[in-house]
Amino acid sequence: MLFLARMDVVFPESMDAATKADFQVREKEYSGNLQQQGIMKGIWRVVGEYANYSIFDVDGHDELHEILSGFPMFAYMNVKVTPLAKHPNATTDDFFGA
Ligand SMILES: O=C(O)CC1=CCC(=O)O1
Repeated sequence: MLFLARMDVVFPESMDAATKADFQVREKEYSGNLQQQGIMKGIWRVVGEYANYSIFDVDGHDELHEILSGFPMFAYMNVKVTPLAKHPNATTDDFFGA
């Protein structure tokens, strides 16, 4: 099952630069592992915002929640999830190799 997630990162004003940098390193590692496993099919920066759109291929809601809540920055992210279904006009159902 494919899901589109938008993640908006909101760090508290009081968070120092070193702590932010540490979150970013750990986030990149967690995200990279998910991408290597083929669970996270892609991630795109929202232009001009500290936010991304990502696509996940998982078995269901519970797996997706577990994955999203495992992101190191989860406590500082607002996440909106959109389930994706096949469009009748799609010329391929294998766009992401899913
Ligand atoms: O958008 C960001 O930089 C935060 C983030 C969430 C998942 C990821 O890889 O980065």
